[in-house]
Amino acid sequence: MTQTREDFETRLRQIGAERYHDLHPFHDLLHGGNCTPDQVRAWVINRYYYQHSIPMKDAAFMSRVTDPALRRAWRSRIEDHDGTDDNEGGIKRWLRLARAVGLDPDYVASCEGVLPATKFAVDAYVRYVREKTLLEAVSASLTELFAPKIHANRIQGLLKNYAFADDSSLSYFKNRLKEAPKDVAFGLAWVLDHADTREKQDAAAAALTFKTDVLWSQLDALHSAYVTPARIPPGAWVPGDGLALQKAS
Ligand SMILES: O=C(O)c1cc(C(=O)O)c2c(n1)C(=O)C(=O)c1cc(C(=O)O)[nH]c1-2
Repeated sequence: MTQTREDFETRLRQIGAERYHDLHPFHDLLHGGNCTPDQVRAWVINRYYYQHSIPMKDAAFMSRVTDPALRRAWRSRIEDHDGTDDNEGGIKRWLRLARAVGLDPDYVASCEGVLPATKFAVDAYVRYVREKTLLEAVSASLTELFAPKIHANRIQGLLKNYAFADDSSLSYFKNRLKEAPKDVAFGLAWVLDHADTREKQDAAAAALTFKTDVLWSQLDALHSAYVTPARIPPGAWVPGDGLALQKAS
């Protein structure tokens, strides 16, 4: 039976409550001040791969949308990351964080040293959005419903525990606190409006679950590679590589 709008929204929020990556132990280490500088660097390098793929994912989405009103509502997501004449954009802000933790931003932007499992997970998300229905693609973006809480926790935890953290290095997260709510309000309303059969509701819930897996897998990969006993896969970043100082000398 088709769920009521309210029950369906509760079901989506429950997926976040049970599966969102705020529950991952790597985030406890990071936000609690228990990551070494190299573990923070590994997170910054790998998470950059997610950041830089998001606008490509959104462009893939928009290329399939026939409704100009939906494209119009969606396109600010690309600008939020890539920037505009008067907004430097999320990718540049992330590279500011990279510099603050001692990495060469050009190294980070090269995506060299990104863990294989990070690539597999993130590329799977881009492919998912390219190939599945628009409803599934929008539903997958709804993990952002749960992101403001983790961004606020992260700002607080990093400021408290790490010397590199300040308004400039954390500006990425401060901006997301402003940007994400409008995206997610639109996305949630769109999914609630368009998932008008039980079959579509199930597909939307499965898409959101898939996305929680994409996020969780990235942190599993990071934890396995860089938290003791560290098992860095061949070709992935090794502490000491890609440091800002190496370039200057
Ligand atoms: O730090 C985080 O935990 C986190 C999570 C997510 C998410 O839930 O997918 C996004 C972001 N940040 C983020 O900054 C962002 O721009 C973003 C875009 C999207 C998306 O799927 O379109 N998710 C996320």
